[in-house]
Amino acid sequence: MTNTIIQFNNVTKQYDNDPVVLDNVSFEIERGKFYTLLGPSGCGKTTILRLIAGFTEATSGDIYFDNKKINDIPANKRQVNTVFQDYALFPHLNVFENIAFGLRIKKMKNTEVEAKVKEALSFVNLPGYEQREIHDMSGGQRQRVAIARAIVNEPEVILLDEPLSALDLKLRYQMQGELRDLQRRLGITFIFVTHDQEEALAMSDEIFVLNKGNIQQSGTPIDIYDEPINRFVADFIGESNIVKGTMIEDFLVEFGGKRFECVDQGMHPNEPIEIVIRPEDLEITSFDSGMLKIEVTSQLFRGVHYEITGIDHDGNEWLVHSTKKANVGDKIGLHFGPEAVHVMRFNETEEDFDRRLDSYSEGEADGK
Ligand SMILES: Nc1ncnc2c1ncn2[C@@H]1O[C@H](COP(=O)(O)OP(=O)(O)OP(=O)(O)O)[C@@H](O)[C@H]1O
Repeated sequence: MTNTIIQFNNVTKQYDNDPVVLDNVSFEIERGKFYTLLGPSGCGKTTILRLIAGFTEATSGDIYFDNKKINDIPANKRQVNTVFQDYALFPHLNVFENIAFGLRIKKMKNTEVEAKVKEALSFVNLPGYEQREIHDMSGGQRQRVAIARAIVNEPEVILLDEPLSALDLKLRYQMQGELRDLQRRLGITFIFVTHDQEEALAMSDEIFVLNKGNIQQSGTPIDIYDEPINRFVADFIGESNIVKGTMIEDFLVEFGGKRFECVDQGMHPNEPIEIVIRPEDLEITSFDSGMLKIEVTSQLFRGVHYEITGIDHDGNEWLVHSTKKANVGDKIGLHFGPEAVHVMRFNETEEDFDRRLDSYSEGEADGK
C-alpha cells in the first residue's frame, strides 16, 4: 500500500467555454494527513474538491484514488464524503435521521445504524442528541452534525468546503481545534478549503496555496510562512515587507541602496530578485546603528505588539511588529539577521525552488 491516496496528473478544468479554472494541475495527497487548499475567491479550490468528489469532470488529465483512475467513477461510488459550507442538512429530519441517511441507503440493519450514529455523535461531542431537530441547534452544533454525517460512512477522505465560515470568531477558533483533533483521532485524510490564511496555518499538515487555477506553492505551514516562493504567496500568507533588490553574489543582496548578508545562494551574479522580511523579524534600534533607517508614519497598539510603519529614504514602506514603542515622526533604525532576509526569484518553478532550498541544507551538512 503506497502512502498516496489521491493524485492529480495534469488536470485542467474548464466549465463550458468559460476561461480555464484549473490549468494543468498536478499534486499528490498522502493518507492520514490534514491538507488545506488556500487561495483567494475564485482560484479553483472548490473545483478541486468537486473533481475529487465526482460532482464534476476534468476537461483533461487524470485523477487517481488509491492508484486507480477514477475519472469515470460516479460520485456515489467514491470513498469520499463532503462537508459543505452551508452543512446541507435535511431540515425535516432529526439529528439521528440526518446522520443515518447514507447508511439507510446502503440498507444497513437498524441495530448497526443505531450503533454507528451513536459512535459518530460521540466523536463530534454531541452524545445523546439523536432526537434533536436541526432547527433547534446552534450553528456550531449543526456543523458537528454535518461532520458526523460525513464520518459515519467511514470514508477514506473527508472534503470540507469552508465549513467554518458561517461561525462567529470564537466558535470558529474552537471548531478549528476540534476539527484538527478529530482528524488525528480518526486518522483519515481531510482536505479542507479556506481563504483564511491564519486558519490554514493553524490547522494543516500541508497547505496548497492556489492562485488563478495554479498551485503556487505546497508545503508545511512553517515552510510556506518562512520560505514563500514568490510575492503572491508572501503577501497572501501573513504580513510581509517585500522589496525589489539584486542578488550581488552568493550570500549577499542589495536593496534600499545597501548591501546585506543573507543565507541564499545559487543565483546568477547581479540577478534581479525580490526579498521578503517578516515584520516580527525587524528589531528596533537607535537611528544611527540601524541597518535600515526609517521615519515612523503610523503606530497601532495590537495587544501583544505595536504595529509600526515607516518610510526609508528610498520611499519603501516598512512594517514592524515590536514590543518597543515608537511614535509618529520618530527616526528609528531597524536591525535584522541574515536569516530574516528571504530571497525570491522571479518566475521560479516549485521544483527549482525546492531544489535550491535543499541545496542549502546539503551545504550545511557538508560544513560549508
Ligand atoms: N458550475 C460552474 N459553471 C461555470 N463556472 C463555474 C462553475 N463553478 C465554478 N465556476 C467558476 O470557476 C472559478 C473557480 O471557482 P471555485 O468555486 O472553484 O473557486 P473557489 O476558489 O472555491 O472560490 P470561493 O472561495 O469563492 O468559493 C470561478 O471563476 C467560478 O465562477
